[in-house]
Amino acid sequence: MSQILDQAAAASEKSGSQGPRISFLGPEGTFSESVVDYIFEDRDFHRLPQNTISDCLASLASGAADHAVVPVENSTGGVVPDFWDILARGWQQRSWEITHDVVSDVSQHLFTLPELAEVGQKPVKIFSHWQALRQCRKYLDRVYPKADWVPVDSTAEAGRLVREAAGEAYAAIGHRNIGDRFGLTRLAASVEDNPFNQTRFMVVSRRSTTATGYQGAAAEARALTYHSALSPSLASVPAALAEIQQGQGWELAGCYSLPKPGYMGEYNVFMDWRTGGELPADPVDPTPDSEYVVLDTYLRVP
Ligand SMILES: O=C(O)C(=O)C[C@]1(C(=O)O)C=C[C@@H](O)C=C1
Repeated sequence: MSQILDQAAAASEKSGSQGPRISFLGPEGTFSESVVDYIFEDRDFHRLPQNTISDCLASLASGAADHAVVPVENSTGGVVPDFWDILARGWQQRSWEITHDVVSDVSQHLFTLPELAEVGQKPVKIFSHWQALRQCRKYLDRVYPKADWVPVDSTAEAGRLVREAAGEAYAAIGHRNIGDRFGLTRLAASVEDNPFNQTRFMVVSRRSTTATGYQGAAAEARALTYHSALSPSLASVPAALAEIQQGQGWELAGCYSLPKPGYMGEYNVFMDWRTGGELPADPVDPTPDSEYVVLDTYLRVP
């Protein structure tokens, strides 16, 4: 992964700052932040926690951040639509590109205030990111059927809210580190319904920061390369599939369709194509008549 860092460091040197500026869904203590720590290890970088995924991408467009790490799908809860929505709305004008993805194991934990845990008081409200609540539905139904499940901007925001509302019988679901961060006591560990719970994150970079060093990253993380393509309607999907499948060993790895705003029954279809080995110089080559456009080619962080 050091090549990714070298690439990021080169970019920040050019922009005159101390280290790459990485935005992610905050506040500190989210799963997104733990993935940033994993990717950028203990090298110097600036943390830029944001309130929403949309803010993460906006920080790239404004030049405030060099890279953003954003969740795009979970193996239990499904797609996180924010990223795909933004991509669908602005794929022609965007000033950033997907350079890597990474799949992270996700284990959810239930926390409350120590004084409530001590007297065994059951929470009446359980806060978390909607995606985390979705990953724990069966558990919550079984153990806390009477509690309100309240979606908030992130899992760490849930922890912060529980800490701030001292005196209320509240609980939060999130990363195991929110206990220490917000002074909360763990009521239950690994409350996700599926023990193989994983979330996929995209590393998204400002275009100007990725122009140099990209081949270096490619040489290191070459085991899997992905290619993102967009088909502008459902009707065009079969032709796009047939054409891309004729290429050099590309295999369909994921497909997400999003309604076009305002049109019932019309969709943008995003496809992720996977291949092993080196990054092909010209992976998929649409012609002017092709029923799809190629968005980005990116690498999986091991
Ligand atoms: O709230 C967080 O901790 C996040 O980083 C967001 C997020 C998501 O959007 O999927 C990330 C991983 C988990 O699946 C739950 C929540």
